[in-house]
Amino acid sequence: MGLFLAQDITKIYRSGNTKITVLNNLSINIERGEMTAITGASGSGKTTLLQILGTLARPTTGSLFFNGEDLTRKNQQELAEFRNRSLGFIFQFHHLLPDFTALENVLMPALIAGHDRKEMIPAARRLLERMELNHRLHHKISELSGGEQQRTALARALIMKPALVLADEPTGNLDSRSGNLVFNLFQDLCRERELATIIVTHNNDLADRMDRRLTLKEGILKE
Ligand SMILES: Nc1ncnc2c1ncn2[C@@H]1O[C@H](COP(=O)(O)OP(=O)(O)OP(=O)(O)O)[C@@H](O)[C@H]1O
Repeated sequence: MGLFLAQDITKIYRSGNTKITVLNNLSINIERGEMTAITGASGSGKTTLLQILGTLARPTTGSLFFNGEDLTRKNQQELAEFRNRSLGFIFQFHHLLPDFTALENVLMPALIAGHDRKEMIPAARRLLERMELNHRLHHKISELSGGEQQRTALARALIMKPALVLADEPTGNLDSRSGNLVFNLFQDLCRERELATIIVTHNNDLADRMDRRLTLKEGILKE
């Protein structure tokens, strides 16, 4: 078993009398430091899968193991703590707080976990500097460009030193130059820290640069 294992995951949505099987006995094993891209047609279930892998939604059946620990046995409170400690999220709906500065946004997960603000500031600064945002530490999110916001979101996802980062179109609304910059910075950090990532993307160039590329089709993942 690797760092993270999702085993025999099924997800069935019920709407009225009809059932939609979106995930159908899907399994995926992620090793430490491994970078995986997941592609798939619109409606194939990528968002559903990412939410289940991130423990934000429960599968209809199946199990999730992180470092050998069964996540399906945890209650909501324990899962929230697990996510804060071990996972990083770069999701479109995980919004940055627009009225707070880049530095404050990056500090947020650490403050939620009960860390001392003063002690965490150097790590937050270092991450933002790595993201080439030294000159924007004290700017409000609302004053940053799309690419700068995205890099802030990356820094925020990494502040707790998670073992696994889940990303949904991390360069989705950026032009290709800015998207490449964001992705390069992210990939360098992942390699350095042996950080595993699962990225859902429609971007073939990006998917090809990952260690492994999977396609979600008919409820299962194919190499
Ligand atoms: N809460 C829900 N109730 C019922 N059906 C749902 C629900 N959420 C998603 N679905 C259906 O499940 C399927 C997969 O949706 P999902 O959003 O996971 O796909 P996706 O691959 O992320 O699509 P896209 O690339 O268009 O964002 C779709 O057919 C969708 O209509």
